[in-house]
Amino acid sequence: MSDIKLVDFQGQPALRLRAPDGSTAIVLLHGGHLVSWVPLGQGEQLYLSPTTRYGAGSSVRGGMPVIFPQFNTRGPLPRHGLVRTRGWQAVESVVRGGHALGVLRFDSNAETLAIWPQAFSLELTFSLAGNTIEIEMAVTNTGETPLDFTAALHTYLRCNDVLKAQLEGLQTCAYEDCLKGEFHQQWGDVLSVIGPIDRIYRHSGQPLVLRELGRKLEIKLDGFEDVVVWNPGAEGAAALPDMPDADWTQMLCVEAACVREPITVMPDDEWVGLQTLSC
Ligand SMILES: O=P(O)(O)OC[C@H]1O[C@H](O)[C@H](O)[C@@H](O)[C@@H]1O
Repeated sequence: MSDIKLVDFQGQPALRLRAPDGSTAIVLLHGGHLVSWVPLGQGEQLYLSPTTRYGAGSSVRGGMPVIFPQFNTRGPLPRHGLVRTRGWQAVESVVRGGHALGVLRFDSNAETLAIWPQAFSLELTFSLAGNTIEIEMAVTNTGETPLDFTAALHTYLRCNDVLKAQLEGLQTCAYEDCLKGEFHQQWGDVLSVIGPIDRIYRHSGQPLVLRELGRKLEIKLDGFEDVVVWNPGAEGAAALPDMPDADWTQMLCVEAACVREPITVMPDDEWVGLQTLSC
C-alpha cells in the first residue's frame, strides 16, 4: 500500500522511510536530497553540515545532493545543474517485502526549460532494509531530441576522522586530479586523505570500501562509470560558508558519477544508475 507520510526536517518537508527492521532514511523534497541513513543497529552513515542552508534556491551541504544535467562547472548551466536547488515530488512510499521504498520525481518545467531547453523526467528510488540502502536514479528523455547529460549522486559519507580512514577499490583506476589539472593512475589499493582532494576516477566495476577503525562501508555502483572523491581540506572548508571549519575531517564524498563521458538518451528512452551502500 502506498502511503506517503511527510515529516518536517529542519523546517523542510521530507519523506521518512522506515523499514520493518527499524532502519531509517530521510529524503528532503527540496533537491530529492537524502539527508540521513541509519542502518539497522548502527549510527548515522552520512555527513550533514550543522550550518547548512535549507530551502528555495539553496543546496544542502551534506547528505546526497543530486547532480543533473551538468557536473560542477563543466558546461554553461549553474554549478552542479538544475535539480539540487529545486522542489521534487514524492510519488510513492511503501513497505514491501521487508523493504521501505520511496520514490521522488522531478520533471522539467517552465523554469528549467528557460535555462536548458530539454524535456526530461528524473526519478529517484530509495530502497532500504537492514544494513543496506539502494538508490536508483532514472533519467527519461521526454523530449524530441537526444538528451545529453552528466550526473552524480554526490554522497557525503560520515567519517569519525578522515585522516584515519581509507578508501579501497580504486587500484589501477585512471583519474583526473581536478586540483592539479593532471591525469594519473592509482597504483596502491588504499587511498588515504591527508588534505584537499578532488579527483574523478574511471570506475573499474569493483566495489569500493570506506574503512575506519571498527567500521566498514561498502559502495557498489551500476551504470555510473566514474567515481568522484572529494574533500575540501582545512582551507577549503574554512572558505565554505555552510560548513564548520573543522568538519572536513568528519566527511568524505565518494560520488557515483558520469562525468568524463556524457550519457546520451534518445527520445522516450531511459538511463538508469544504481548506488548501493552497505555496512
Ligand atoms: O560546493 P559544491 O557546489 O556543493 O561542490 C562541492 C564539490 O563537488 C564535487 O565533489 C566537485 O568535484 C568539487 O570540485 C566541488 O567542490
